[in-house]
Amino acid sequence: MNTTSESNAADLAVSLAGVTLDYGRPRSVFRALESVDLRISAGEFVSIIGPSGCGKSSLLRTIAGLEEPTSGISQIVAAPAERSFVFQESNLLPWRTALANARLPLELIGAEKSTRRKRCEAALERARFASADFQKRPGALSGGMRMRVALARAFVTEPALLLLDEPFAALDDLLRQKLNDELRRDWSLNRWTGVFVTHNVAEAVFLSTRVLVMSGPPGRIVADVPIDLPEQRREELRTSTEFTTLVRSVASNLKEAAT
Ligand SMILES: Nc1ncnc2c1ncn2[C@@H]1O[C@H](COP(=O)(O)OP(=O)(O)OP(=O)(O)O)[C@@H](O)[C@H]1O
Repeated sequence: MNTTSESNAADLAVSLAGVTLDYGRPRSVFRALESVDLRISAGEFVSIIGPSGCGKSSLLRTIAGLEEPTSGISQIVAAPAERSFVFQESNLLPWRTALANARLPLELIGAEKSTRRKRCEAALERARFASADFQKRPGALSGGMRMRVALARAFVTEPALLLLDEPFAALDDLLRQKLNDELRRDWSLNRWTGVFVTHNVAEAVFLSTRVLVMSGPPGRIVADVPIDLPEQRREELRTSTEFTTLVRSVASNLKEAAT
């Protein structure tokens, strides 16, 4: 047997082969994904970009195991407890403090009570949420702070697979870039496998090891662009020629996908 394919198989985080996804079965069928083949290795950071309604969230939900393909094969190596989801809305429980919101996944998986507080505090710190605000409820937090709590809630179980659906779309540009910097740094340190849906080309390029461009519906992957940029992505990278060249290349693929 070929050793390269053996090690590739061992490193695989997600594999979709010939995946089709239909909604509304069996009466009115709407095809959201068609013939999707995708392999993501453990520790990659993959962004998905494409025109509105092309099927990005449907693909992300399939990768998360939240949608069962109508046909084809999906294989997700991380067990359900090792997967975390972050959405555009922070979806925090308004009656719980930041700390208690971040704790929720630990309660659901029945983690030891004695370690819960320590783990929540560590996750909130990892998401750069100020400790002075741990006891505040979502109503007293800004949009950026609420998103930090949502990130902490995702980090608290130390997931192997982190799925993010336009998490920073509602934030202003400066804060979005700051959270991009922090998320990329966290990925660099902890090497979870990341799958990130966005409409923002610069965000996709800055964060990722690879950008998938989709067209649709039905959703198909039409380009797979490797992002060969330095491991350390500092703010000044955004103005470099190598970065802007990649942004232009992804943008041109996106334009083609939208026509
Ligand atoms: N549960 C569902 N039942 C029926 N149709 C659905 C369902 N979810 C999504 N769709 C349809 O599938 C298509 C793809 O939706 P999806 O949300 O995956 O696209 P998207 O690329 O993420 O969109 P956007 O960029 O606007 O968020 C859309 O036409 C949408 O209306």
